[in-house]
Amino acid sequence: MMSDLTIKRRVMIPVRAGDVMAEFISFNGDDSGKEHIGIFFEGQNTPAESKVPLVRLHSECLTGDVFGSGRCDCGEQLDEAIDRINEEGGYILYLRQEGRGIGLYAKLEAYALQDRGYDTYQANEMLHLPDDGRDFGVAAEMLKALEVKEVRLLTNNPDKAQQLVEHGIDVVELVPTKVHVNQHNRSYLETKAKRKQHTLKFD
Ligand SMILES: Nc1nc2c(ncn2[C@@H]2O[C@H](COP(=O)(O)OP(=O)(O)OP(=O)(O)O)[C@@H](O)[C@H]2O)c(=O)[nH]1
Ligand SMILES: [Zn+2]
Repeated sequence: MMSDLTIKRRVMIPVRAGDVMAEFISFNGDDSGKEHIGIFFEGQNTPAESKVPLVRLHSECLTGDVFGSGRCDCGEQLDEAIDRINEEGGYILYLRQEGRGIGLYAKLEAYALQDRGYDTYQANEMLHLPDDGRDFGVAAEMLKALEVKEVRLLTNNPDKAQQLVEHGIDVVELVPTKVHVNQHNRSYLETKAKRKQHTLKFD
């Protein structure tokens, strides 16, 4: 069980080779030891305090976020989120939930099964793991620690909004991300739309 989170430390880091100023925020009180991180972008035009922040809950994806894997859309979504949130002001909550919560090694096992024809959710189930093991309650607790009660949520995943609302955060607008489709990730994205009602519009 998680106690209330409080802010531990806020540190400025110039990211994108110094083009973007981002404030990285650590927290006290999450006894999972996951080290989820908040990242605040002030916004280029209107002062961030004067409007509802644009927020992205981004689940860790080492292969996509760091190496630009074409098997998913995570790296491109993270880039898009940095662009848009740096422009408009808000937060990325970078959640250490690799592989929708199953971890990196298990995700590689799931990829090996997908290479044999199973879809992204079936592969998790074949490993006796939840098809989506993520709990976004911790993101709601992070927002409360940041004194953010209302958000505009950058996502195509309705479950993220629903879980935030259940944990007392007011999602005033759902802002869809672009659909970053390529020859490798098309069926992965189509499966998310079909099985989990992600709002993805394909060409
Ligand atoms: N188990 C598993 N996880 C995957 C696979 N492909 C990507 N992932 C993970 O899925 C997660 C995607 O996270 P997000 O982009 O934050 O979330 P989302 O549910 O796609 O929703 P959006 O907000 O619309 O992007 C990351 O943790 C990835 O590591 C896969 O084939 N199997
Ligand atoms: Zn990914």
